[in-house]
Amino acid sequence: MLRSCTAGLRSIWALRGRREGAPRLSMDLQPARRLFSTEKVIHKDWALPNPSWSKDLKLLFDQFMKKCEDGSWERLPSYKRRSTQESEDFKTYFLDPKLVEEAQLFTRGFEDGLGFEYVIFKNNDEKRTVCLFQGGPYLQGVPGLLHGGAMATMIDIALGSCTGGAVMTANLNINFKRPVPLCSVVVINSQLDKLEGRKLFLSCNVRSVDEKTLYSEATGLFIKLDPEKSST
Ligand SMILES: CCCCC/C=C\C/C=C\C/C=C\C/C=C\CCCC(=O)SCCNC(=O)CCNC(=O)[C@H](O)C(C)(C)COP(=O)(O)OP(=O)(O)OC[C@H]1O[C@@H](n2cnc3c(N)ncnc32)[C@H](O)[C@@H]1OP(=O)(O)O
Repeated sequence: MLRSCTAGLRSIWALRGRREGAPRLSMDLQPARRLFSTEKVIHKDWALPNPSWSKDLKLLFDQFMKKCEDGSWERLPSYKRRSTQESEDFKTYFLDPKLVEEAQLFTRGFEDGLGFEYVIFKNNDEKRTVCLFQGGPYLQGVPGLLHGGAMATMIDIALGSCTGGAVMTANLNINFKRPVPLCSVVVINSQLDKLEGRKLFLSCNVRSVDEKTLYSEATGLFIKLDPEKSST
């Protein structure tokens, strides 16, 4: 399975004009500083197909884009930094608004295909989201498998995408049922189960594309930030 991951990366590198017969993957990884994109790509929408996306991911993406045509679903754009209302909401809770302006989402800090490749679709009426996620070779834990912490990160983001506004994760409970092969595509189905004052209770499951494998189940508690309280 790691071989297919490596093959995928080779084709990305080939597209970028890297020479054939490049050193083996483990020897060819770029220094960490090279992984972080420069200022000029900060406003790029990262939730769109790129050459690292597998056939499965592209296929599912196309299916969900079709569902968006009647307005029942929407694709959530994804930026490293936000200049949207969400950022404005967060600024209220931080003593130093610069912290929010300069904040960069770490899941978007990798070059295409190496880290978190994902797109989230939201159904507002049904208060649920579907996150399509392909974890790249830099997210490896046990050899050949996705690190559980990377899965937890995506679960956190997927659950958070069901909330809206300025919230923080207060509790995340994950049952890892089956290991996720590195570079495979998983589907995270999340929903808002209950809203109680400032508390949002959410749950999700993580499945394979063919839905036969249940990789994880999780619940989360998110708290709407209180404008009277400051987080820093
Ligand atoms: C954080 C990002 C900032 C920068 C963002 C930049 C740009 C923004 C743009 C876009 C944002 C989009 C996406 C964001 C990206 C990724 C998501 C990352 C999510 C995270 O990675 S986030 C980090 C991990 N997260 C924390 O670092 C939280 C630490 N924590 C706290 O900051 C406080 O703890 C807080 C705020 C959660 C609550 O504090 P608080 O003072 O407002 O509220 P309070 O304590 O009064 O609780 C109110 C009611 O919730 C109940 N309650 C609270 N906690 C509970 C628990 N654990 N279990 C059961 N019940 C709980 C109480 O029992 C009470 O219940 P009741 O009302 O019934 O009495």
